[in-house]
Amino acid sequence: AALSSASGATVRTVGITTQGDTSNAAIATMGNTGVFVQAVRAALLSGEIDFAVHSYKDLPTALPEGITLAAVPAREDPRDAVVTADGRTLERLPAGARVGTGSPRRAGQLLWAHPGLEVVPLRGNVDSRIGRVRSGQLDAVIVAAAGLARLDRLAEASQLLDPDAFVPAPAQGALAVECRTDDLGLLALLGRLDDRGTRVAAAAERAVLARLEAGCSAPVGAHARIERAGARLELSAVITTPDGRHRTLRTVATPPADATLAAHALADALLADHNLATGAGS
Ligand SMILES: NCc1[nH]cc(CCC(=O)O)c1CC(=O)O
Repeated sequence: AALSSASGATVRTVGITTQGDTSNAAIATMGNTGVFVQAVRAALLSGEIDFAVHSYKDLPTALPEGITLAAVPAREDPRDAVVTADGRTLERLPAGARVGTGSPRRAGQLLWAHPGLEVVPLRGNVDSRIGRVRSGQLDAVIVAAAGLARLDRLAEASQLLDPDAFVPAPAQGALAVECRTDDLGLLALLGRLDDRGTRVAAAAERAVLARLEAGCSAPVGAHARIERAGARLELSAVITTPDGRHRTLRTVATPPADATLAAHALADALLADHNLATGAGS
């Protein structure tokens, strides 16, 4: 819709089913290969589609050959959301309450803050995950607020978690619009959808992730915000153990032009702290 109104172009949507949609395996066991992304990129490279819209957080950090990130539109709410049956917050759930999430990042941060809760592995789309709460099988689920908002169901959130305390996935709530690198006309057109602040923030968050992927398989969160009319970027990142016994969190402020360097330095310091706290080798 944004492209049609910006350019007058006619846009036809082509739905593509990906491995992430059809597999029941836990995402965390499927590797960082882009299970929601690969089939869509294949359709882009084969010419079946001309551009692709992904959830940015689903993209692997490795760059694909022949495909360019054409736009990062203005971000939806980046926070994680809690859905409970009766609107209770996490703080009010009793010990032993069952909280559904398939994300090691969410599980680790949840158990760190609320060690008495029980994490129940969970997969599926937002509708089916919330359904497990409505049916009484689970006391709560944690999902991306953006997922709720895109279904017009943000009102069903019982709680939106403070991103400084419960750090979202890198680029959560942002979209990544990709097209073929040689499609210069379309690249220029899609560029009109780009939101500079979102692009810079999401890139900084993903720079933390890319840097840590080399030395660390632990769950990672990263969240950036642009302040002072674009003059300052504040970046937080977290590593936990999956059982939530350890959590390491660091924050840095930097001019946006130096965001990548600052993100890498933050990642290195975070990993050193985390290894010290857990007794892991470097
Ligand atoms: N894990 C899959 C996934 N990829 C993007 C979103 C939500 C939308 C977004 O973050 O942009 C979700 C669902 C979720 O995390 O609850």
